[in-house]
Amino acid sequence: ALHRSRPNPTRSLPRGSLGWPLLGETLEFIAAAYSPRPESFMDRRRLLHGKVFKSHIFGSPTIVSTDADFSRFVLHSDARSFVPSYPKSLSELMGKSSILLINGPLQRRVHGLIGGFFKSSLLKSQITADMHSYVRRSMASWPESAQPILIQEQTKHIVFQTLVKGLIGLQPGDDTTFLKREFQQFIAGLMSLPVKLPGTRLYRSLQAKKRMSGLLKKIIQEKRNRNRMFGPTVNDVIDVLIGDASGQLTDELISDNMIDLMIPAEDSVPVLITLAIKYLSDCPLALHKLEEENIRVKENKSIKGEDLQWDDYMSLSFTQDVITETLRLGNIIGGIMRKAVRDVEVKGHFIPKGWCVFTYFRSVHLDESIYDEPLCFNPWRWKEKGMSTSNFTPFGGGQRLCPGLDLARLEASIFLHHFVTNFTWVAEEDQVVNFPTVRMKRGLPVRVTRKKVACELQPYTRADT
Ligand code: HEM
Repeated sequence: ALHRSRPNPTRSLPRGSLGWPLLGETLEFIAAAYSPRPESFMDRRRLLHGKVFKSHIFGSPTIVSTDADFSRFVLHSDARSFVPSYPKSLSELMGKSSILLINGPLQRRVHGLIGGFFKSSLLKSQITADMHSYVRRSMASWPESAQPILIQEQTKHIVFQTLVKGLIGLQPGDDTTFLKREFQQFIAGLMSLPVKLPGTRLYRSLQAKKRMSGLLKKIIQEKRNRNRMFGPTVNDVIDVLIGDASGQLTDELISDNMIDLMIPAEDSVPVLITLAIKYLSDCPLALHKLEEENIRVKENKSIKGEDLQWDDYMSLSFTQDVITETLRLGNIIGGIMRKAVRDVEVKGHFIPKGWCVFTYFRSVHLDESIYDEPLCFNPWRWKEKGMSTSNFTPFGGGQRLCPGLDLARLEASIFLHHFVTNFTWVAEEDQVVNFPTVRMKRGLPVRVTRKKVACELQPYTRADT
């Protein structure tokens, strides 16, 4: 009894300040988040209190982790200890059955089905071919020099088409255009005030989701009918989910999840590509090396009369290093929020039930004791460094590790390949904004010139022969 009544030295909260009543340290956090160095909020507290500290942000007492092992432990714990935590407006919009919110066996089932499909050879060859054609079509319409194109918009358009094809099976056309328009309405409310009355932002977003859901349910019904008549076929994620025999995946759950699945993908992949192009514009040496690698493989392939396949893209080692370095430096998802559903102890720190934990990857990715000159874009550093450590987690980790991570890499590689082999370009001045989401302030305007070598975008004309 004597032993139990003694305060347990390992059960102490991390050091830190909870700030003002109600507001906590939210204003300081947001001020830093809007600046070019969002991690300055963490840096200051890290110096004072250590890599794991307590704070109070967005209405909740929160333990902020800039410690890779601590974060790893949290992300690898299951729903008995931690569950995802999103701002209220976001959870309203996603609904109760969203993959981003559900826990336990159903989350593992949906995650497994989606992840499995994204790894299948069918998806790989199909999505590579689809993306090729969308990229070519878009690039063929680009104006030369006089008028800049906005990389962020162009990539958004292409990535959305690819996503809708992979998830739902729709070719570009009226339905895709409809979904894109409604999806824009939908995400506009993700960071809004949690008030659902008619006329509010959140209300309009929910209406847009309803309209998307209507179309998706119709598509699901058509697919179910097709399967009944001709037997099951699997071409997209909806096909995978309606093929699940458990009976748990209702039309409602599937259609909602198709929309929620677009949230982590729709914005982050275009931003990844746009940031890569920004960093390459500022680093001619890396651009040159990337061009060389891509021109070489393009020539090899065209001698054989073949297009590049998924595996060809993934084995372009310098291109992959450019993408890895962009993920490290860009921190498209800076961190992940979890909520403790019971008292938990991690690495000697006590986390009370109901508190949030913010695993902040950005501080790890920019830590100078882990990465030399961390603010410098240096794809070469990955030649020796392994990626599979808890010091590199752009796609999260554990149970909810992003199932789209290879797809994101593929899409970035395809765009970069076609971009650098077909064009020279000059990027206009622009800057990275980090809050509420990472993006380029002006959308990265770029003036392009078509290369004068033979390429698929510029077939030989009579004058050439
Ligand atoms: C550069 C691009 C991307 C980045 C940086 C990224 C990042 C992440 C991160 C950090 C998570 C973990 C969230 C958590 O633990 O709560 C996640 C989850 C997820 N991502 Fe991605 N993602 C990207 C692209 C994609 C793509 C292309 C897809 C495919 C459509 C996708 C689908 C998902 C899904 C479904 C989850 C939730 C998994 C679950 O909770 O079980 N992501 N992503």
